[in-house]
Amino acid sequence: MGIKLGMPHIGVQRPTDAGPGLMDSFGRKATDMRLSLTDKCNLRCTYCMPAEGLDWLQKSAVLSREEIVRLVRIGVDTLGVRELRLTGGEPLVRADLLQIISDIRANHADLPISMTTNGLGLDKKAQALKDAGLSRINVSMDSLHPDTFAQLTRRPFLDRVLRGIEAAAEVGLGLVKINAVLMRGINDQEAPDLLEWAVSKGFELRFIEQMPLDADHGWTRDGMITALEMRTLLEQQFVLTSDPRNRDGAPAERWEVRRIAAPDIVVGTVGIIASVTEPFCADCRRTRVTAEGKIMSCLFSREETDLRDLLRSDADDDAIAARWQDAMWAKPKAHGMGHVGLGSEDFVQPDRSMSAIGG
Ligand SMILES: Nc1nc2c(ncn2[C@@H]2O[C@H](COP(=O)(O)OP(=O)(O)OP(=O)(O)O)[C@@H](O)[C@H]2O)c(=O)[nH]1
Ligand SMILES: C[S@@+](CC[C@H](N)C(=O)[O-])C[C@H]1O[C@@H](n2cnc3c(N)ncnc32)[C@H](O)[C@@H]1O
Ligand code: SF4
Ligand code: SF4
Repeated sequence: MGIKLGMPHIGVQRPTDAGPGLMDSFGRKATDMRLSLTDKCNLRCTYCMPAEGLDWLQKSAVLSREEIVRLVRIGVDTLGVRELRLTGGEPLVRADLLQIISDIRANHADLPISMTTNGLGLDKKAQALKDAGLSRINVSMDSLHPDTFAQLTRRPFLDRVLRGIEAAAEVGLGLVKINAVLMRGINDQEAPDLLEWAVSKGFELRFIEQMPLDADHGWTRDGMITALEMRTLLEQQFVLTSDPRNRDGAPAERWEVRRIAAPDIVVGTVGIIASVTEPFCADCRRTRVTAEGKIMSCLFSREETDLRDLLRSDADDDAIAARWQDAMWAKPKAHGMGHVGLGSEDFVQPDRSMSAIGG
């Protein structure tokens, strides 16, 4: 069955009375399905991809539209999936993206379907994505300075990303969220300006702690910008107070934003995603499917479970659902291990980069 690559929790058998849905042995239930549509990408963000790119999967290795639509149907109808996120790699490079979304939408009228993208080409596709049934979009953009953007992504495409963001907002693709990974000495000092831009445009900006998921293995615990540092940087220009809304399992801790000059007016919300220093694994609700159809129960799992071979055999939906449940039962407690601690002595960085897992 699954490919076993070593690490804790291997051999944890799902008991017969585990119940329905994607339960794990720590009592968490995955209802948020994150599906990678491709491992390919047209940027080379330093915290994710090497400059030369990666060895892309063969087309035949990647799940087809029909296989994806079937897996989502099994997830939603049988296993209690309540929301779907399309990611990658870069999902917009997938030629049949619109058809995938409209097929899923045809099966699931009320399913929230969101997508995380780098925004390249979004200006031309935003309306069609909305028409196909996409509910919401998150766009990654780490800097408003062309040179800094190009340094971080190794491509000079800031203008195109900005056009994509504007188009998403214009066609009404929900509340547009912007993701920015802060990198020391590169874009960290820009944090307040990025927030000023986002609140003035009505976007929800989220600052993300860099995780050890880069193909170059360049991450260090001391080098990354922590959530505490992020808040300190923002407090040069803003007052942040905890957002009273329920976090509801979300990676982002939200803060209400007021300008120091007008402290009575809430001008927006900012999220901080502190996967390293303030982890949220205890309330994790995610199940991941890689572009080639492997279940990763955790972003940092060293264990992967193949569903593609079942999808390409005469296995019925129940057999696929059962293997998916088995994989999720063995989900590690946190950060791919028995405890939280990215960068701790016993932490082992996954072989795959964020782009190859599906961020
Ligand atoms: N540790 C950890 N970090 C995650 C996980 N999922 C997402 N992240 C981080 O959160 C960032 C934002 O993820 P998005 O794809 O925008 O989605 P989201 O924040 O879950 O979604 P919404 O707020 O519902 O739009 C990613 O870039 C990751 O850095 C996860 O399962 N574990
Ligand atoms: C892997 S990308 C895939 C989707 C799309 N290409 C994009 O960039 O939005 C998803 C998210 O992962 C984030 N990401 C990539 N590598 C990361 C890392 N090492 N640490 C934290 N977040 C990372 C990106 O900033 C992006 O917001
Ligand atoms: S973060 Fe997204 S855009 Fe950047 S290299 Fe990774 S997959 Fe591509
Ligand atoms: S590191 Fe693993 S357990 Fe923790 S939130 Fe991410 S996917 Fe969930």
